Amino acid sequence: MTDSTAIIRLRGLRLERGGRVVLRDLDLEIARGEVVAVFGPSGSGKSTLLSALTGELAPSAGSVEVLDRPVPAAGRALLDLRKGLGVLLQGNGLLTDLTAAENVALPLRTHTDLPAPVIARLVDMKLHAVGLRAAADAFPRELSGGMARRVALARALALDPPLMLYDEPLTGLDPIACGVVMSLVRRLNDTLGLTSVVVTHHVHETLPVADRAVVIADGRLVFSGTPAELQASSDPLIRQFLDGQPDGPIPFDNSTFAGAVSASAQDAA
Ligand SMILES: Nc1ncnc2c1ncn2[C@@H]1O[C@H](COP(=O)(O)OP(=O)(O)OP(=O)(O)O)[C@@H](O)[C@H]1O
Repeated sequence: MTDSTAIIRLRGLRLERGGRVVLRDLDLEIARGEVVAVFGPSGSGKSTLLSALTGELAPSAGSVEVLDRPVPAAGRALLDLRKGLGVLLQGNGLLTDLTAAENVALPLRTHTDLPAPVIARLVDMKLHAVGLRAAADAFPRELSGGMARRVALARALALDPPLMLYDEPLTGLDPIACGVVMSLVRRLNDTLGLTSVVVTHHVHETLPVADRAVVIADGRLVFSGTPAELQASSDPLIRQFLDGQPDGPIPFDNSTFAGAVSASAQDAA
């Protein structure tokens, strides 16, 4: 269920990487409770957008508010904000010499003073939430790709963050595991009262569980609407992306993206 108060507010956002403008003039609000899918061609700036939400990348113009406050540039305030963010990055980032349970316990051991039995109980609950209680003592190498991704998800949930950020959560998974992970994303969002932002190329696996889709291309936000509206769009840029056509408004070589012009060239324009 969504509530209309925004948990993420981006206004006039401009993000640069290596002196090039990746995204510009971006206005976007994400309401509490939403599952929002962020699509866009490779190199369009999806991960860069997530970096602005986590405070890894400061905007060169505009503002980023997350969890009711501007994202701090650094220091204690930024660390505090990050405790409210559950982040599942590309790949699992699981430590190979720790068991599934020890991986999930890691953020609790690092960021809380909770006694060991309480941590053990919380870890058990998080593994239960992703359907992997039985795998608590398994090492990452003993898990399938989908199971490892779910352990990483349990770890991202360890500190009960209200906002989950997923960067390509389905990379490398087979179609069945993709379905399992995406339905888990939706179920956890609803049962734990979260908000979820899912950056992905997997349009067809993600749309069924999303409340809203946004598309970035050409250095800007080109679409925001329901999955049904996205699929009904006749915008040539959206169609090219959805239908995977090699020819169209999105250049095959993304280094020629209008959004990736040099910052100084854009300022001069
Ligand atoms: N650390 C960096 N330094 C310089 N340029 C970067 C850096 N990270 C990303 N870029 C550039 O910024 C642009 C956006 O990259 P980003 O990774 O955000 O795109 P993406 O949409 O997430 O791509 P993909 O779908 O392939 O993961 C690309 O042109 C990329 O080459």
